[in-house]
Amino acid sequence: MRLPSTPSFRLDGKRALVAGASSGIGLACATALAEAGAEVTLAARRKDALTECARALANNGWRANVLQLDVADLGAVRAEVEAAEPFDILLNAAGLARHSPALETTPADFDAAMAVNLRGAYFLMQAVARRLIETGRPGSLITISSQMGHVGGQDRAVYCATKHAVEGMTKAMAIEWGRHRIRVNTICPTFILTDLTRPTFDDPAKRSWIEEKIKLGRPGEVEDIMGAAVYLASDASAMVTGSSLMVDGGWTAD
Ligand SMILES: NC(=O)C1=CN([C@@H]2O[C@H](COP(=O)(O)OP(=O)(O)OC[C@H]3O[C@@H](n4cnc5c(N)ncnc54)[C@H](OP(=O)(O)O)[C@@H]3O)[C@@H](O)[C@H]2O)C=CC1
Ligand SMILES: O=C(CO)[C@@H](O)[C@H](O)[C@@H](O)C(=O)O
Repeated sequence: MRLPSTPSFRLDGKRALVAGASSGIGLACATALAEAGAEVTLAARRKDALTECARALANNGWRANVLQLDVADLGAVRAEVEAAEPFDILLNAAGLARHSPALETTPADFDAAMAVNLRGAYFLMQAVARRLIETGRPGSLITISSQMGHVGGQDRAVYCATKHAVEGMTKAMAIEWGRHRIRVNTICPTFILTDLTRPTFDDPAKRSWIEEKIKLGRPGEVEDIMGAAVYLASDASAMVTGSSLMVDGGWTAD
């Protein structure tokens, strides 16, 4: 009897662009993709931080390059992606969060969140997908969205708007690019301990709220996202597109 063979989680020979790789979830995902065999290009604005991250990956024998890039700068996004060899994998973790009650949101804060979380995510995917389609290669595009792309959050109307929009565009792009063998998915984390969430976790009331809402009873850590990144990047998820992979400890289960 011939048993089915488990599809590979390995990424040998693949090139991955990881945006927002200078810290937090992006760095964790870049590490996971590199450990799985991909050559990773670490992109973000802070070049020194990226260089340090790339050195740490190289010290483990993994392949990493650095690309200083502001994802809100569409000209730069297009130029850099067009100039590079096509990326088989895009993992976009570039993001920001400036929270305020909806009655107090300023246009500047609204525009800043849209420029990075939404517009940046959109045009990065467009640029990477164009190169893949030009060269006839399959690909996997992954955005770090959020559980807040599926539910609301107190004082987080703008952030929720960007993440709900990311969920919508992911589905639409999956429909358009499936015939080119390009898969488009999101990972939707719960609250993960990073620089972004430090102010939230430093507030005891908010920390209690988080621990109560997460059914598994603990905040997330960046390591919790790494398996999801490798799964969605690899052939293990070959039939998965237009999906949101909830890594939320059960936050959205009720
Ligand atoms: N932490 C959490 O609880 C959760 C986070 N998320 C999402 O995960 C993503 C990563 O967040 P997290 O790791 O927590 O936060 P961090 O602040 O640690 O990481 C944010 C990353 O985005 C990069 N970045 C920000 N602005 C830009 C820009 N204009 N161009 C390029 N890179 C940029 C930063 O690098 P640099 O400053 O060098 O440019 C950094 O690498 C975000 O999209 C966030 O919304 C989702 C759910 C939960
Ligand atoms: O998406 C998130 C949690 O699901 C986080 O990024 C938070 O919203 C974060 O921005 C915070 O509130 O501290």
